[in-house]
Amino acid sequence: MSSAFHIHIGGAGVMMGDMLWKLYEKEHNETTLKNYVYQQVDGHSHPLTLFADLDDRMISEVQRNKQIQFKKNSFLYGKEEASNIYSRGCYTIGKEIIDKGLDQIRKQIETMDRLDQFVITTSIMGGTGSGFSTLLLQRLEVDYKNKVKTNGFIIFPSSGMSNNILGIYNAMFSIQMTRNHFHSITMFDNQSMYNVIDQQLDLDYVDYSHLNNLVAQTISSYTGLRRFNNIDNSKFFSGMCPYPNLHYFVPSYGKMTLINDYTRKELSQNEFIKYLTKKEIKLYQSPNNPQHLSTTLLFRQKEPNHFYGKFNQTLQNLSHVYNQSPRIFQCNSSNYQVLSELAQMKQTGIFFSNDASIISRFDQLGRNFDKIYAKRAFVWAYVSEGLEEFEFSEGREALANLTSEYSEVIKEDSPQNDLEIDYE
Ligand SMILES: Nc1nc2c(ncn2[C@@H]2O[C@H](COP(=O)(O)OP(=O)(O)OP(=O)(O)O)[C@@H](O)[C@H]2O)c(=O)[nH]1
Repeated sequence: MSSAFHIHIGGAGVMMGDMLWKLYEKEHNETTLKNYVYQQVDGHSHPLTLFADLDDRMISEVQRNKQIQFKKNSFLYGKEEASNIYSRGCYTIGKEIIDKGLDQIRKQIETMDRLDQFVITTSIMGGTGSGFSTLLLQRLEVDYKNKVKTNGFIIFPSSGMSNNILGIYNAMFSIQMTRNHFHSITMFDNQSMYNVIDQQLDLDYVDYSHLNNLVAQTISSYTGLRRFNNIDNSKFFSGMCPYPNLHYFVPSYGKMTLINDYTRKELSQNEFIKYLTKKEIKLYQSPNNPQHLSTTLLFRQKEPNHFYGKFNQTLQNLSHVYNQSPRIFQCNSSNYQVLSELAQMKQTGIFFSNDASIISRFDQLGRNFDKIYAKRAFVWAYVSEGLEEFEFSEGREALANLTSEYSEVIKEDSPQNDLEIDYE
């Protein structure tokens, strides 16, 4: 039987991983296919995972949880954080622990019959999430190229962060990694997730745990196809990629309800699908209307419903660049919640879209980068940590190529859907 290996990188990546494994632990007894994410030894389940950070602060949080039987070699950390600098994560501090990390991964993979995918969580605004992820993925590619899919669940910069100089540089340097070393990227941004939570739930405060819960639920439903239904999900994302480089997906997740919301009711199938496909609940929002290259609806409910979503008018009416219909998958398991204030719903769903309208967000990142790089702000901080100056223009070019690939596709195949880019 094949298994997946999860890697959680940098402070945000580690905390998303923490939430995910807490969720897996709740779901653990409901699945017979535990080996997909756990190694079983003498009746105990040990997560197949690596939490990697350049310092130990977030990792100690994860280790505090004694209910999950993590193995020692599931934790990799150094002594010093990347201080928000990509090149510290990639070229200097990160280099000190990379071999150890690869060894820890290899040893765990050796316990599997077959590895079918890496599932990676990180945020590309931090020095570790951008730099160390790049280094690790480059090295993993040497050993596992073409044999294993690499699927990322990644926090991108929020649309309003034009004055976070280092975050913008880090994200820019990471674009090449997301293009070259991943088969799929499911994109989130903190501001969009915050908006969605704020709209759906009447909470007194929202913190990272609420955002990380959204990411964890998304990953859990996706791997749930394999863990609960034994569906080979290795083609789940590749089936959404008409072009190999355009492998960026925007998810929407719902519905969430507070445990003390006594007025809550389950939505009808029709209402539920309408809700999930609304632009406002996307977890990575762009100002333009969606330009779906492809879409997939992943529905989660314990009892199978073979007619779910079929012939639904809302789905039929979604406009796709390639006149394709959305694919529909079902994950048959209960909808557990880690956060005590959230109610366990009978049904939840995730709507994934390969949405070309994200180019306006890429474009915005490029403009923010151009503004600060023109003044050469903090260039010294990167160069003094081993980055060559040409990498600034190389990173910018990778982003420009990506946006132009998206606009070419829309122009060529859908003249009626010419994309409007908001140039401020
Ligand atoms: N969704 C989410 N975002 C987070 C979390 N923690 C931090 N972030 C965001 O992610 C960005 C990067 O922070 P970290 O992940 O802590 O940074 P890092 O990758 O560890 O890099 P260094 O701190 O430079 O070593 C921050 O700017 C925050 O906006 C989290 O738990 N969840």
